[in-house]
Amino acid sequence: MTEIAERQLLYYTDLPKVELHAHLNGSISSNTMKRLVAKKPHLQIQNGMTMIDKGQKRTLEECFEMFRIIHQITDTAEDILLVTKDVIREFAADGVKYLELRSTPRASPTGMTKRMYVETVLEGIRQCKEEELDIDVRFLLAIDRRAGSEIAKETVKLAEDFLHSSDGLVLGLDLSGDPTVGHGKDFMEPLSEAKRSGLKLALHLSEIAGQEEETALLLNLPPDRIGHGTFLCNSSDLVETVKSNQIPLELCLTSNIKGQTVPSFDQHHFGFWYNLGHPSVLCTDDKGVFATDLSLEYQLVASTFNLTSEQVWELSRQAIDYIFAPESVKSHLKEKWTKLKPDVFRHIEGIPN
Ligand SMILES: CC(C)=CCNc1ncnc2c1ncn2[C@@H]1O[C@H](COP(=O)(O)O)[C@@H](O)[C@H]1O
Ligand SMILES: [Zn+2]
Repeated sequence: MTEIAERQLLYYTDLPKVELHAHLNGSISSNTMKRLVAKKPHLQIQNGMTMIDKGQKRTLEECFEMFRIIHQITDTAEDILLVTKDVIREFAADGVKYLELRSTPRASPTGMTKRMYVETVLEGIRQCKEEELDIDVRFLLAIDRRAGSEIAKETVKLAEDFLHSSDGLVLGLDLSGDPTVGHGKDFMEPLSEAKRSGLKLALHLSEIAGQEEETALLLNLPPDRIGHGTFLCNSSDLVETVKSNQIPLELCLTSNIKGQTVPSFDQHHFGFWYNLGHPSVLCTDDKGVFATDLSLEYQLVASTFNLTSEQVWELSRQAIDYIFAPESVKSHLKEKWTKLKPDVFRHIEGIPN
């Protein structure tokens, strides 16, 4: 690597970042995965079954099959604790200062209940706090659309309980899972109830084409943030609604390329929304499965869309406005960004943009 490339890399790693769209079980690094797999030889897991390497792509169906396999590997409370702590440490090492993790509460035959699952993730977050890592971590409970409305109602109840008993760690809900399964209308009632209780909503919307009706319905809630929104641009009505409500988008480039919902980086909808000046946040989605990290996502966006270092800085700083934690946390993060700026820019001093 040339000296300039090395200094640019340091700029992206040291760039303070906010990560708002990270699924816990999709974020397990290959290092952690190796340790887990070694404990479960009977599953006969190979590398390619849990991760999509550089240059490779999979169908959406194949990606969701990977999550089924990963869930077999993380089926005890002990695994969930280990995974939570490793994922947090890795985000911290990548310069993430504020992280909203999300995960689907999962019961397993090993005796773990959904409540225990959530408690274990929160315990992992608390243990990391004691390590004094420079990262503020919060949690969103995920509703899996494949599991239907009854389970969704249970998840909302669980989230409501934790909203009041987790010292501000639990902030809201995510709606995710295979977008080809189920219909958004089944989730309107539980999601409306969640909103009334004060839970924030981050919903995967229009991740695949042809979901205009479902998206229009869910936008009536309205959600506090949108995951992907890949095919929103196909409908001027949807774009208008998202714009007029100023709903921030969580954009995950590598995920969309490797999952083949977007054909190439330069055709990613980041360009469309960025040109509109619409609130957008770069995220990883599943850094383990897609073999990426947030620094790399920023670098990819900068090189694909020709952003200057100052524009990259603004992109990461503006993300603070879209976090679910209260205003006091936002002010604190903004101060941190201001303090760090000279040191981060020192890496690229004298390098033309
Ligand atoms: C297939 C593909 C391109 C994936 C990226 N886009 C996604 N779209 C919808 N749900 C997702 C996606 N990535 C992860 N998830 C959800 O997150 C779960 C894994 O994390 P966890 O067990 O909730 O901790 C998956 O089972 C799925 O419900
Ligand atoms: Zn996602």
